[in-house]
Amino acid sequence: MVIGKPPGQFDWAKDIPCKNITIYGYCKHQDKCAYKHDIGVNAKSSPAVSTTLSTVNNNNNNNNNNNSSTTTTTTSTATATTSHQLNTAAPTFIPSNVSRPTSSSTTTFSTPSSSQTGTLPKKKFNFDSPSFTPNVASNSFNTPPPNPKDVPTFVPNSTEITENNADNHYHSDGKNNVNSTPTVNQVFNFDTPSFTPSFTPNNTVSFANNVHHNPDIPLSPAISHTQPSTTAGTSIVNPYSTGNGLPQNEIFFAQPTTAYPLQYHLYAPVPPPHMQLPLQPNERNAQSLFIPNDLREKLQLKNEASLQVLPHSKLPQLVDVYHSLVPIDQKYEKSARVYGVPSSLYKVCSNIDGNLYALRRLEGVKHINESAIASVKRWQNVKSANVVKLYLAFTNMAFNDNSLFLVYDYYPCSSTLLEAHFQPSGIRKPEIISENILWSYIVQLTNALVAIHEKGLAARTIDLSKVIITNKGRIRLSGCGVLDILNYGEDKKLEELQKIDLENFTKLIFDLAASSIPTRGIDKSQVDIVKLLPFSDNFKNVLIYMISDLSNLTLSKLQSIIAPQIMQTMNDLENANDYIEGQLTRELENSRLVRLMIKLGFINERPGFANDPSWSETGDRYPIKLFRDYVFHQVDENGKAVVDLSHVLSCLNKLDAGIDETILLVSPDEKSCVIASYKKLKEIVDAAFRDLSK
Ligand SMILES: Nc1ncnc2c1ncn2[C@@H]1O[C@H](COP(=O)(O)OP(=O)(O)OP(=O)(O)O)[C@@H](O)[C@H]1O
Repeated sequence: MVIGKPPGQFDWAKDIPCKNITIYGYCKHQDKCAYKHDIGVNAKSSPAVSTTLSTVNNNNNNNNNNNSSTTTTTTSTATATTSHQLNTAAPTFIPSNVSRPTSSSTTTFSTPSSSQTGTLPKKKFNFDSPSFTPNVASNSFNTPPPNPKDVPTFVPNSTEITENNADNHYHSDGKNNVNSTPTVNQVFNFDTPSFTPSFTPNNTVSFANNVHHNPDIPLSPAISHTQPSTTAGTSIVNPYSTGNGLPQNEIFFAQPTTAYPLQYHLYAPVPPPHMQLPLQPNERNAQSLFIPNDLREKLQLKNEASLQVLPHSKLPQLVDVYHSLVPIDQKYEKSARVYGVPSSLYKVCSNIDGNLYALRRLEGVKHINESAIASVKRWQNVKSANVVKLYLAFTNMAFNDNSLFLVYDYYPCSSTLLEAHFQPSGIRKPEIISENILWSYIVQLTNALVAIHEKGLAARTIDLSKVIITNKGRIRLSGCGVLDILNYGEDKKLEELQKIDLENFTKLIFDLAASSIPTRGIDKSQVDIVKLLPFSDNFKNVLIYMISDLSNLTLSKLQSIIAPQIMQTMNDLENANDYIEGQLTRELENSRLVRLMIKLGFINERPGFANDPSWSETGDRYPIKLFRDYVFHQVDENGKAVVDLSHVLSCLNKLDAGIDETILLVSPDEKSCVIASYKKLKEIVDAAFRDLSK
């Protein structure tokens, strides 16, 4: 704009139409601006500007649609000519004959007919004005909204799975599942090293723009994992050779692998509190948009543990239908202390459903009774949040001996109470026991025992090494059912066994509580030791009651004594649940945005499109290019890249939602601009992707 200059100096500009009029429909400096403002109604009267309106005539719907949502305006600042025709030097629309998947979505481009251009009303491209209604007679990109049936789901090529039909075998309790990611034989392979999202946002993001407060448009973070997800899911040809008892081409559920260790440096650590920038109430930093680092790290470690494989291990390739054995016990010791025979535990992948399980092996077990094995069926009815589910038991010679195997739910990265509270591991010290933790353990173990006893069973393995911590403060009884098989037929009554459960339970709580003080060398009774504990009288009284009245102790009595603590534990669990749900909500849209970005990645900058007219400045795909620039390549007035995470998230969310909001997309050279609605952009992106995946 040339403003307030002495007459004569800017005469050269008087025939050049003002860009403000072209773009916004008005020029607020019209009085002073030297450029031409009487641009006229149509292109004929504005020879210096060739305004080419891209129009799309729908083959199926040739009547003009006034709901234009994309208008391409190509402005040419070429020297003025006196031609009263459309400027032939200006870029013209090349009819795009790109075929569409369905006739309903077929679109062709044509230049506006002279009658159309002759009757074009004066354009009012005031984008900010609420009355903005792109009012060309024939709309750009006025393809009808695609039939929902035609909208392709994002399906990786050449796979047997689609997102919709992939078997999703989720364990009801949210434990690891291996059934929904692409596998090695898929073209679109997340396991490839190239799939390592490394976006590490740590800029402060200002929320000055009110779009971020639109509750309809969830602001969603985009990336959360360094690792591929934990799942397999398609059947693939057995990668193992024969020798496992199965024919070579036996179909397998592949065990996903982690060829690459976790890369923590892909994420910027949260700065220490004294280095954090103070934020205004309307501001957010990148950390607040994503899953908290500690939670993310914990989940990633679990994923990593789930994905771990031992490629050259000497373990059997297959034990019954379970393959990819990885020993879980870090100590690699086989102790016979609890079961009387050496036992070991392996993470395995099932060939039946692709899920991960914990397979317990008991060595050298001879003469297993069929009905003993069948007895574990009753354990399948025990449904408790504090008992590791037992699925089945079987004997197998895969280890070249008579071993008994039991299949349990797998909880990655769990540790036993013994490991957590008594045994240091590496730099980790044993966790100091507190009264709150003890109450929580009492409540959870009571819950486990109630569920087991109700089904006419006894836990029989309440031991510090057989209670596992699967999450912070969450414990589960593991290893149940083994002694039911090994000691099958012994003449102990159920009541007796259940009584022993209560004794072991009391002993376990006492051992944990006593670990809070040095008891070595103290020659005192259990009750005396309890009195020395640094806990409340309430806790000590309950523990003394359990110890001294063991013969009369029942679960229902215990439940009534610890009722207030049950409420407290329930409250804590609800809070934990709320927290996790909050995080889940925050991350909810992640996969949606990742898919969208992948789609855009597929579409944008394909070398094969270099000479494709539909990607040229007048092509129907051009807005995608401009949109990419609008989202990712913005620069400030000094030409410096604008790295604004909230802008990116907001734009991608709007695109994915396909809302009606319009945006002005300007090419980097500022010669072309497009006013497009997100809705229309979404259609164009979908169409481009559809063409690509045909
Ligand atoms: N269902 C499970 N899922 C995942 N990990 C488990 C499961 N059950 C136990 N673990 C883990 O496996 C490891 C070995 O467990 P195991 O029951 O063999 O105990 P242990 O410490 O080896 O005791 P012992 O050998 O004396 O019986 C422990 O770290 C435990 O946390």
